[in-house]
Amino acid sequence: MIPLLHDFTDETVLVVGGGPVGARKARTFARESRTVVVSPAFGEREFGDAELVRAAPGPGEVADWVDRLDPALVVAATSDEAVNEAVERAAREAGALVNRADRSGGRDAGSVVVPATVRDDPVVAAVATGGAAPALSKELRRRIESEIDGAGPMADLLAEIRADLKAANVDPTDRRDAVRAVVGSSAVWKALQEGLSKARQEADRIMEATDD
Ligand SMILES: C[C@@]1(CC(=O)O)C2=NC(=C\c3[nH]c(c(CCC(=O)O)c3CC(=O)O)Cc3[nH]c(c(CC(=O)O)c3CCC(=O)O)/C=C3\N/C(=C\2)[C@@H](CCC(=O)O)[C@]3(C)CC(=O)O)/[C@H]1CCC(=O)O
Ligand SMILES: NC(=O)c1ccc[n+]([C@@H]2O[C@H](COP(=O)([O-])OP(=O)(O)OC[C@H]3O[C@@H](n4cnc5c(N)ncnc54)[C@H](O)[C@@H]3O)[C@@H](O)[C@H]2O)c1
Repeated sequence: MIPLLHDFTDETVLVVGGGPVGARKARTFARESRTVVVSPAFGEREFGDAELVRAAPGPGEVADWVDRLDPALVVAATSDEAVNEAVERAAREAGALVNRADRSGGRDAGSVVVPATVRDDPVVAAVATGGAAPALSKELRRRIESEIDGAGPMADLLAEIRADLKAANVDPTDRRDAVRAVVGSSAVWKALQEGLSKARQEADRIMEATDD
């Protein structure tokens, strides 16, 4: 399986099933999409900004919900296999992506897996195990959390530098060398802790040195 990234901004995600797994998926997708959770019960769980709708569609009724909400992705997270099957069928018929939370192993096109995710926007890292060991994905996600910490501001700094170098018509090879020097500099990473402008000063110093 090959990880791809998908922007759900301005899209709808439908989660069928409001147990711990449905709640976790709802929190994930509600970050950037309109997320609707359909379930007869929700317990005392945290669903982020998702909209909660109390209903228990049977296998024959799931397609109505998909047609009504027109989601880009449907998550099948009920404890009822027949309902989860119907969710997958309805999603496919509507041309939506589907995430079966009750399945591991190989998948047909359009059937996607939700990986364990670490983010420091706009940077994101994802871990998956081909469905073999989700607990391992979770453990590795915890371990790489500290590696990713601070990468977001570094991405912002590099984006600014790339744009400036492009605007100044610096040729691609020199641009690449400059960006590589900045991202590899521990002084720049350290300066980022004091803010973007301090880091930019340090980056400019490094780039002048690589110029020679
Ligand atoms: C990463 C994460 C993302 C998320 O869900 O947000 C995620 N599972 C997480 C946790 C977790 N899941 C399970 C446990 C219990 C321990 C264990 O079994 O390992 C724990 C750990 C815990 O709860 O501590 C049990 C489980 N999971 C699946 C099944 C069904 C099956 O295997 O048939 C069963 C058995 C149910 C049963 O036995 O009845 C299926 C899937 N779970 C996936 C993702 C996809 C594969 C990802 C990969 O390739 O690794 C996949 C295929 C589909 C999908 O859901 O997209 C999230 C960690 C988030 C984080 O903390 O960062
Ligand atoms: N992907 C994962 O990480 C993961 C982890 C554990 C379990 N699972 C699988 O995902 C499924 C859900 O896990 P869980 O722990 O949240 O289960 P759960 O049994 O605690 O919750 C299931 C939820 O589905 C709701 N539901 C039942 N029938 C419904 C219907 N017709 N329409 C809408 N909602 C309905 C229930 O009210 C409940 O809120 C399990 O069956 C298991 O196979 C996946």
